[in-house]
Amino acid sequence: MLDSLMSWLSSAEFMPHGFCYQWRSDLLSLHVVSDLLIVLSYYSIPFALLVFVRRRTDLAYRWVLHLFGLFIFLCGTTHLMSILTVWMPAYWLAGAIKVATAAVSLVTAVLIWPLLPKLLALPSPRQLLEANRELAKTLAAHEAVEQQLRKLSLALEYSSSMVVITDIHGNIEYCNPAFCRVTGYSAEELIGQKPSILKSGFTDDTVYRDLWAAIAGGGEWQGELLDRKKNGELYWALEYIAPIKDEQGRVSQYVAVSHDISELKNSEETIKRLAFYDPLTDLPNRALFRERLDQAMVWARRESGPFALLYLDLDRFKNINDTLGHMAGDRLLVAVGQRIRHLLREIDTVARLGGDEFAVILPNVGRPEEVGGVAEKIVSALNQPFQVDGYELFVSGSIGVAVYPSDATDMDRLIMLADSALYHAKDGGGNRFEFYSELSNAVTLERLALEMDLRYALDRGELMVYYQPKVDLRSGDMVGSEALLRWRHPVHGLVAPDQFIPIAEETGLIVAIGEWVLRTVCRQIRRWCDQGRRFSVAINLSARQFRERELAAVISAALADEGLAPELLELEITESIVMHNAEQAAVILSGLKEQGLSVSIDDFGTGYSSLNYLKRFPVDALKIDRSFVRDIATDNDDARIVAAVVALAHSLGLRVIAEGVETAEQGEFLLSEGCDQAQGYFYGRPVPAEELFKT
Ligand SMILES: Nc1nc2c(ncn2[C@@H]2O[C@@H]3COP(=O)(O)O[C@H]4[C@@H](O)[C@H](n5cnc6c(=O)[nH]c(N)nc65)O[C@@H]4COP(=O)(O)O[C@H]3[C@H]2O)c(=O)[nH]1
Repeated sequence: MLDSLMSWLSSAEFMPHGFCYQWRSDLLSLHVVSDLLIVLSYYSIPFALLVFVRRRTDLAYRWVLHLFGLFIFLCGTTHLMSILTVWMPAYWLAGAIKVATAAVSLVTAVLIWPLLPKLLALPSPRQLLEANRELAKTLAAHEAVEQQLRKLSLALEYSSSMVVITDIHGNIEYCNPAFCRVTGYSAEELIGQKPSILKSGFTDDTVYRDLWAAIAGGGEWQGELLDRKKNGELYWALEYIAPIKDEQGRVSQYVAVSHDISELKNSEETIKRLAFYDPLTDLPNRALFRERLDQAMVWARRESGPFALLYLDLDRFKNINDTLGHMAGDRLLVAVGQRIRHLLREIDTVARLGGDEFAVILPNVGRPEEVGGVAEKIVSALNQPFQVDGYELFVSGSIGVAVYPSDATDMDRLIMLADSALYHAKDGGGNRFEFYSELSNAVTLERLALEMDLRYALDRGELMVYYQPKVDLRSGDMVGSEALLRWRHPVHGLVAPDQFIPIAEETGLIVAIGEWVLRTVCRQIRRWCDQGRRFSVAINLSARQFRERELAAVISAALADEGLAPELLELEITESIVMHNAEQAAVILSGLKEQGLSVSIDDFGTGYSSLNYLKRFPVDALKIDRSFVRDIATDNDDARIVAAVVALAHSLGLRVIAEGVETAEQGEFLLSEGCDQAQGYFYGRPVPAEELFKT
């Protein structure tokens, strides 16, 4: 078969134009077979590449291999053509066929080129370049994102905000250093734990319920949690918790950003305390008191249970302030507040309204006996001595009680009624409690009206000074007089000093009124001196005036303005004023004495006098109170007291003046006991200046 093929190939039939090269039949078969094998291997390479290339993902690489495959394919074809030329009758024909084959291959390659991407299911080189550019862009973007992420993670690491990321079950996956710093836990201790590790137990459960309800529904939550650190310390965290969602919109994690707001909370608390609590006693202040009163009214209405309002005021607290100073006064108020607070139930409110004013709300105590019992308890507790600055202070308090709703259903009216009852309790001497009553209200209102009128009395010229003579008991001559204040009220007529001096004292008006009396008296002494009547006039000093720092200066200015010698003015100070703080009184009295003024102790015998102090007081005279003088003729005790006081005063080198002498008998007794001077209706009533010499 092969032999016949070979012979046919070598026949002139097949190769009519002769051999291209030296034909040797043995070689021919060898050449053809080996060339065919080479062509076969040429063609097998592109196909092998096709299979191999499909597995590669790198597009450019695939392209290169495809081109290489194509090249090999063309080489194979060219080689195949060159085998065929063996049988070409002439060289030129063989060359022409080769050129044509190469041209056809080239044209085929050029034609196949644009189709190649489709045939090979590959992007075109342009697309490849485009894709490459896109890839470069993506890489750049990726790099930017990475940079951004690096920055973000740095920001998280250095952030002062606490950041925690948990999985959907709440297991901590990440926490930043700030979180570890504040909580005291290390990241290792926290990862895998639940944030509930920080629960303090003080945050209401409803807060956590709200939190989970919000975030489980894909929403956000913001709020405050009181958490506990590793060392047990509590801290306030302002939390913002939000879900992190994946591409499908499913919640994959939660992120919590929080801040430690403990300091803010503390200052908030401080501000709140300042707004609602009295900084001195730490008791509710007036604002909180009104709020509590409002609440008490709401509860009382709802449960129809009455409650009591107690208004409390310390008796003569001003004296303590004036004598021991404000610091001691403040400490006393703190002690008073504590004492009242300890007496009462948790549900009762004790508030300090200002100064020495306290208020108590007693819910659910409707029966008057019950309320009275509590008020009594407070009054007696205040009677126990207070230890302040090394002093043992004895104070007392007065309480006014009004009951809701029987006395009033309106807050302001209820307060007014309790206040009015308090006035009544004080009016009755203090150290007691009073329930509100119509009567006490009327008295209070009258007193309030008087207080208002007194404020204008000076400006309206309603005040006057009356003078009462003082006589020498031995000669019967007028040796001096006492200036006594009078108020001619436009409606009530002449108002007695006992009625308005305490009001003036309480309101502080006494300072202005006292100065007016001083100047009026000095002017009058000047007038009398000018008329050739030279005698001293005594003026009364109230406690408040006596403690006025400017007292000595005010007196010397008044004397200087009228050109008067100081011995023409005498000062009368009650025994209780000087004895209240004897040490301080001694200093003040010495100052007045140095100015050349004479001082007498008024109402002697009515208070408690320390004879030891009396000896040291630079005073000139003692005035025996009229309560002893009244009965000297009939009451042996009074007679003995007066005799003893006269003897005592003389032994101390003091002058003695008896007050309230109404009869000749009293005058004679006093004279017989050696009393120096006397004053009373028997010798002359207090009268206006121009009438003093008519009697
Ligand atoms: N029953 C009776 N009473 C007599 C008799 N003789 C005088 N009196 C009254 O006894 C009081 C004496 O004044 P006081 O003890 O200093 O007591 C004074 C004094 O403490 C105070 N006071 C009066 N004027 C002033 C003042 O200008 N300043 C201050 N701070 N207190 C004054 O008011 C108090 C009362 O003053 P008045 O009502 O004027 O009462 C005066 C006087 O009118 C008498 O024979 N029988």
